[in-house]
Amino acid sequence: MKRQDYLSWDEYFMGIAHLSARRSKDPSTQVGACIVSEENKILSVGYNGMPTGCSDDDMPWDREGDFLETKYPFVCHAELNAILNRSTGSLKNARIYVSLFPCNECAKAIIQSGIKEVIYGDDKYADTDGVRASKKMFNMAGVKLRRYENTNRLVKIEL
Ligand SMILES: O=c1ccn([C@H]2C[C@H](O)[C@@H](COP(=O)(O)O)O2)c(=O)[nH]1
Ligand SMILES: [Zn+2]
Repeated sequence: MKRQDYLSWDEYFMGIAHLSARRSKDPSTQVGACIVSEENKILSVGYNGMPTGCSDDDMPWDREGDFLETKYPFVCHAELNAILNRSTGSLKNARIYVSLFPCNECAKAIIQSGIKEVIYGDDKYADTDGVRASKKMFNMAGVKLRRYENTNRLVKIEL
């Protein structure tokens, strides 16, 4: 008889999004994303980090202060990285698993790339205008939104 406790597709892909987030150097919010085809094939992954060539050690990670002394104008978001990391082909009708609900800039990139479903974890910025704008655009563009249902399964990997 086959194993019964194997990971569901949702657990597998959201797990990969969370694992990707562990690469982030952001001290406050680590975000990971995993883009998957209609055939459940992984097309790309990404996490929030500084652009290529911009040293993690030299760039700021602060949240507050002079705008140019914070991370905000510089950090490349997980979803955008995942979209840009796709080596070939289109993302049409793909879905994206992301550990944090996408901001409005990522929402635009997701819509324009052809992704048709967003499965998200945390929605801690739901009360911001940015996320309200994201939801408005997703709804207008017909992108399905689904909150990931936590199964409370603990996955331990010894590295
Ligand atoms: O759609 C999104 C929104 C945010 N991020 C990243 C950008 C930053 O590195 C953090 C947010 O930092 P806070 O300290 O919580 O403001 O998350 C992202 O990757 N995707
Ligand atoms: Zn974003």
